Amino acid sequence: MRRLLITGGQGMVGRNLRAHPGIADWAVLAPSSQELDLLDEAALRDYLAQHRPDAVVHAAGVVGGIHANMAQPVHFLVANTRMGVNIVTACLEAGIGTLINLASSCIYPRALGQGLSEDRILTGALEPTNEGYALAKITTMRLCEYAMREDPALNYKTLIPCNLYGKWDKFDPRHSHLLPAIIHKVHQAMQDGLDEVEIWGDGTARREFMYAGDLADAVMRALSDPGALPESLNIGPGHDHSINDYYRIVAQVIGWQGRFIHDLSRPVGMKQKLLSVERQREWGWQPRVGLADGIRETYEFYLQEHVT
Ligand SMILES: NC(=O)C1=CN([C@@H]2O[C@H](COP(=O)(O)OP(=O)(O)OC[C@H]3O[C@@H](n4cnc5c(N)ncnc54)[C@H](OP(=O)(O)O)[C@@H]3O)[C@@H](O)[C@H]2O)C=CC1
Ligand SMILES: C[C@H]1O[C@H](OP(=O)(O)OP(=O)(O)OC[C@H]2O[C@@H](n3cnc4c(=O)[nH]c(N)nc43)[C@H](O)[C@@H]2O)[C@@H](O)[C@@H](O)C1=O
Repeated sequence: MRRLLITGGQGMVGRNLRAHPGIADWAVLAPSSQELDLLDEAALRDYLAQHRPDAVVHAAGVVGGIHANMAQPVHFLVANTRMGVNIVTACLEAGIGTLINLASSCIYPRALGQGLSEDRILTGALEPTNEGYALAKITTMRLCEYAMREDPALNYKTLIPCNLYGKWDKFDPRHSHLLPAIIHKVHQAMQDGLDEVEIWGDGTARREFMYAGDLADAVMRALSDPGALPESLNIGPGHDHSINDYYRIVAQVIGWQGRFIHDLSRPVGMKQKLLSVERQREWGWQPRVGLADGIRETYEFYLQEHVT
C-alpha cells in the first residue's frame, strides 16, 4: 500500500482528510507536532528517510481567524514560512514526487474583492490583518512552483481553499475563524438565556466558507491524479455571504431567536475575498455540502466535543 504523510494530521483539515472514505487506499502517517516538529529540519529529514512516504499533504500550520493573525504576525509569518520551506526542501531531498500544499484565499491582493483567479496572485498589496500569514503561504507556494520548474517530473501542487469550517474546528474565540466563533457565541447566548449576540464590524463584509469535509474530498481527488492538477488551484463553492447572513443562518440552525448588535470597534479585514472557480470547474470538481447542513454537522460536533 502507498504511504501518505499528512502534516497537521491532528488539525481540522488533517482530521477530515483522515475521515474521508478514500483514505483507505493509503497507509497514513499523521504525526502530531510533538512527534514531528516541522520547525526541526533535521528531525523532518530523519522522519522522511525512515518512513519513506510516497506522497505528502502539507496541512500543518499556525492557523487562526482575524484576531489571532493580528495578535501574532511574527509567529504566523515565521512558523509558517519555516514549516513550508522545511517540508518542501526535505521532500526534494528525500526524492518524494508528490506534495499537495495548502495555501489560503488570503494570499490574494486585498483590493480585488471577487473573481480571485490564480493568475492574480502577487499583483497587488495584501490585506494587512493577515499579511504575515499570507507571505508565508505565498513563499511556500512559489517554492513548490520553482521545484517543478527545476524538475518537471515533480508534482508539487498547491490548493488554495477559501475559509473553512467543520468538525475538529477551533471554537475558542481567541483563535477561531468566523463560523466556529458564531456557533460558540450563539450557543453560549442560548445556554445563558441572553437575547443579544455581538457581531464584529457592521456585518456587511463578505466571506466564502466551505465545509472541511469537502476540502478533504478535493485533496483525495488531487492525490489520485496529481499530474492532472494545475500548479495552483482555488478550492471553494464560488459564492459568498455577508457576515450578517452567517449569523442569521447559524441562529436558525441552532434555534436561537435573539437579536444581533454590532461592535464597530472590532477588525473587519477584507471586505470580500471570493475565489474564481473556473479552473476548479475545468478540473471537474465542486463541493457538495450545503451551508445549513455543514453548520448542523459542525454544531453536533461542537455539542459532543466542546460542551460539558
Ligand atoms: N481553517 C481555515 O479556515 C483554512 C485553513 N487553510 C489551511 O489549511 C491547513 C490546515 O488548517 P487547519 O486544519 O484549519 O489548522 P489547525 O490549526 O486545525 O491544524 C494545524 C495543524 O498544524 C500542526 N502544526 C502546527 N505547528 C506545527 C509544527 N511546528 N510541527 C508540526 N505540526 C504543526 C498542528 O499539530 P498539533 O495539533 O499536533 O500541534 C495542527 O494539528 C493550513 O495550511 C491552513 O493554512 C486554508 C484556508 C482556510
Ligand atoms: C481563511 C483566512 O481567514 C482569516 O481571515 P478572515 O476571513 O478575515 O478571518 P475570520 O474567519 O476570522 O473572519 C473575519 C471576518 O468575520 C467578522 N467577524 C464577525 N464576528 C466575528 C467573530 O466573532 N470572530 C471572528 N473571528 N470574526 C468575526 C470579522 O469582522 C471579519 O470581517 C485569515 O486571518 C487567515 O486565517 C485565513 O487564511
